[in-house]
Amino acid sequence: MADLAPLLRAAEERLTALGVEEARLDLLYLAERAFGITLSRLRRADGVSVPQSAIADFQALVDRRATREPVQRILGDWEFWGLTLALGPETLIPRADTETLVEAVLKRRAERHRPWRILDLGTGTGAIVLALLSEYPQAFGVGVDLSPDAAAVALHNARSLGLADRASFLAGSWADALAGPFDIIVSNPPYIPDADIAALAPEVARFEPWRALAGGVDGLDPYRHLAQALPLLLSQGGLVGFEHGADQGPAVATLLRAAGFRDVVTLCDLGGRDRVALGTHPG
Ligand SMILES: C[S@@+](CC[C@H](N)C(=O)[O-])C[C@H]1O[C@@H](n2cnc3c(N)ncnc32)[C@H](O)[C@@H]1O
Repeated sequence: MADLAPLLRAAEERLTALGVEEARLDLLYLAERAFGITLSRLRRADGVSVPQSAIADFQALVDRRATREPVQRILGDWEFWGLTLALGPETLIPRADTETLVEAVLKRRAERHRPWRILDLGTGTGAIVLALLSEYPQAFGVGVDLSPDAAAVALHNARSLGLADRASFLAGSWADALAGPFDIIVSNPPYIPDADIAALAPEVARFEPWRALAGGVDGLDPYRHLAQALPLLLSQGGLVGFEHGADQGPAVATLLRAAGFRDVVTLCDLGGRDRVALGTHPG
């Protein structure tokens, strides 16, 4: 057996020197995986001993983090809305900010037992639609992604969460293959201006799929397309909810209003930044 505290200290110094932010927390997640010790026990690392045989596994995970691979990708799964979601090379890591969109939809459509028909465009891991299905027990959800591999990961997640009998996932471009009507349409499309991607943190620029990030010259291409396409797919009074970048609130709201959406509002994430646009369509 070996003392964990000095191992963690050395790894933290190494990762911090390489520019990794919050290295300590990442290391606790990696240690939890390598040593099978709970996070709460690891937070008080003094006095924790670990088997010599697992130290090489831990160091291998730290080596991966040292290349700036995100801890979520190293672990292979991540939590969103209390649900554990598997990740794949083609899926974005689900972000806590995206829970703002889930929360906003739940507030606007508070009847939990209605058989809502939900569409999630650019579904990735299925995070948004699966979170909504977990809250609406009678709802049915469709998730679409341009990446067939992402759609397969989302289906896998639906199965492991016991939601697959109310969810369907397909590969395609936005809603081009769909007719509707849907009561709720959500999307967290790619919204980073193409030219800005290279300057993002290496965890994002090098390890997130390009097609999950790149939103065209100004980052707004997907909203332009979706604002035009979605009115035809929504039921009367149907709700649309978009996640967007912190500086895109006014532009996305303007696109929605121009496409005939009403009651358009912009909502902030937990950091107080514009993050979500909601609107309804008269049909
Ligand atoms: C920002 S990620 C969001 C993933 C997931 N919804 C989430 O919130 O974690 C955007 C997703 O849109 C998908 N995507 C990009 N272009 C698309 C298109 N034309 N049609 C459908 N999906 C697209 C990407 O593959 C990616 O999974």
